[in-house]
Amino acid sequence: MKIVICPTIIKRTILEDHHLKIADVLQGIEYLNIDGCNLKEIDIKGLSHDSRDIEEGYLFVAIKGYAENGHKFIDEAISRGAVAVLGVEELSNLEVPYLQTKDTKSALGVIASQFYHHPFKNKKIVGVTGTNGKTTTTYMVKSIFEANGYQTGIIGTIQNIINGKSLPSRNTTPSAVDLYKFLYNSDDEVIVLEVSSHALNQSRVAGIPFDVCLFTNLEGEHLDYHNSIEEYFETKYKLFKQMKPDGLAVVNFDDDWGKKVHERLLNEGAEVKTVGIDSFCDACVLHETDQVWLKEYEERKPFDLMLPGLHNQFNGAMSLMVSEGLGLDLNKSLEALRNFSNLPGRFETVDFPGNKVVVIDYAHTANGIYHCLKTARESSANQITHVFGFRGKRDESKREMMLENSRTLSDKYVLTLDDLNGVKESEMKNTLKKYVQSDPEQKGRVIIDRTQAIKQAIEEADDGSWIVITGKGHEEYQQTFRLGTRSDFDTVKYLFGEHPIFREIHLKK
Ligand SMILES: CC(=O)N[C@H]1[C@@H](OP(=O)(O)OP(=O)(O)OC[C@H]2O[C@@H](n3ccc(=O)[nH]c3=O)[C@H](O)[C@@H]2O)O[C@H](CO)[C@@H](O)[C@@H]1O[C@H](C)C(=O)N[C@@H](C)C(=O)N[C@H](CCC(=O)O)C(=O)O
Ligand SMILES: Nc1ncnc2c1ncn2[C@@H]1O[C@H](COP(=O)(O)OP(=O)(O)OP(=O)(O)O)[C@@H](O)[C@H]1O
Repeated sequence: MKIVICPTIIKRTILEDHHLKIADVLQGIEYLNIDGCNLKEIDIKGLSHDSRDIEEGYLFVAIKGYAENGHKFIDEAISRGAVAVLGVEELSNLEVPYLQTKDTKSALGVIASQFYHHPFKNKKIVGVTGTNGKTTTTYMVKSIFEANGYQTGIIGTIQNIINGKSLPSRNTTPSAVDLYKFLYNSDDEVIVLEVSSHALNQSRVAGIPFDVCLFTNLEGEHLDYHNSIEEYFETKYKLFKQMKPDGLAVVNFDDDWGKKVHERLLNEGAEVKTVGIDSFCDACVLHETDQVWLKEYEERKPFDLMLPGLHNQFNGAMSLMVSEGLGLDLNKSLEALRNFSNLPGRFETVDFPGNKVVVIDYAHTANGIYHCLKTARESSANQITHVFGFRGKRDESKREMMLENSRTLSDKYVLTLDDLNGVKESEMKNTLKKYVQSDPEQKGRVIIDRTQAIKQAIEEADDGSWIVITGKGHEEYQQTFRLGTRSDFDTVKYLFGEHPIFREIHLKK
């Protein structure tokens, strides 16, 4: 079933003195009114689950989180002006009315939706989930909608773009309150949203009815947070439970978990489009010839993506299936993909003297590293030095496979610091040394300072070699390193020296 997009932009006047009766905001939520207050008399001017964001007249929603118990901050919230508190614990005698419910995480979405007048109503909402490729795919989908004449916003890892304006991003998917606020302030006709598993687990997208849902792929990641890959998958699958009954799903059929999503959705009678390398998929990726075979047209179309690599062809084909499913103009959509230039920290290449090529890429999973290094090889790299590290206090189960892929696809590797997240530098150094020592091929070494590792890797590489730096991509460093630079891009620019000009940094096919 095709989804027709209504091209009318609904302009909303943002009400300066936006406020609602608390009883109206809490509609549909089961709660105990501990103090028996008349909730029809209490106005709320805003809401937050974070005491630090509470202002005069706000409702504070206390959440038991991953690291903290929000109920600890009730007094602070009241002192900042909260006029009521919603929580899960049994509490009494607060200075303001206290309402007790069973689950404040999912209640927050419902409340925010009501407070901001269900701001998704006049928009098409596209959600992208999966381990890798969410950011790239969301930007590709955005460019397709724009090429077809729709004002499109984006909410994701790098930034949020609302009404064409870039706003900083704290998380891949914002909290429910921030998300609804973004939607409320947005005049965009389409919003493309990156949906992380953390967000799905914490009900950050609760209450959003998705018109289109994409599943890019799944591999072992965030298993410090989810107990098993099965649990991680079930969390990701929650996105599809929020898809509208007449919604469209696009699934990577080359991925075993994608096949599972496909099977479940078919059983539920949903419309699903598949992407893969098999000819029976709706979009079949023909990597060798840089084409895509479209089942509906029984025709091969040239892809001509500026972004290199099989993984980006998959991201492109997934985005194209959104266009197909919604009945957008295929030629305009293909053109949008052809013109799509790279994103910060996604296979960004810099040409150095001596025909050396430096790549900065956000790959931080085994599969991401595989695709990144494979792409470098396919782009004529004869010798590859791979510089990377492991994040502290994050899923350790993926490290061995990340190393294995590096060993297989690079000629040598340098292990260095990634974010420590509170792990001692000396402890991480020992961990990295152990990995290097246990390498039977002895292809690796440790240079703990990231900027020094990049410097040495570039200086010591033979002419014509590639130096591939993965893990941090567009992100700023958490630690301070010897060169004093703030990101891999900064470091590479600094090392380039004489001409630290952006035009020296360009994409390679
Ligand atoms: C582990 C995790 O996902 N944490 C996220 C989660 O916080 P939480 O529920 O654990 O909050 P908490 O720190 O335990 O605090 C509990 C409650 O007390 C409140 N509080 C806390 C302190 C205070 O002074 N006052 C106060 O009111 C908090 O606002 C919260 O409501 O909910 C918050 C609001 O949505 C997020 O900002 C926060 O992201 C932290 C910063 C984080 O690092 N998250 C990462 C792991 C994350 O979520 N990443 C995914 C993407 C991963 C990927 O795709 O690679 C993401 O979607 O961003
Ligand atoms: N479809 C894909 N399959 C495998 N790896 C991919 C794919 N797309 C991108 N990658 C790799 O993953 C890295 C991150 O890509 P991207 O930012 O698009 O993914 P993401 O899912 O948004 O990541 P994150 O959730 O960590 O923000 C890229 O730099 C690339 O190395």
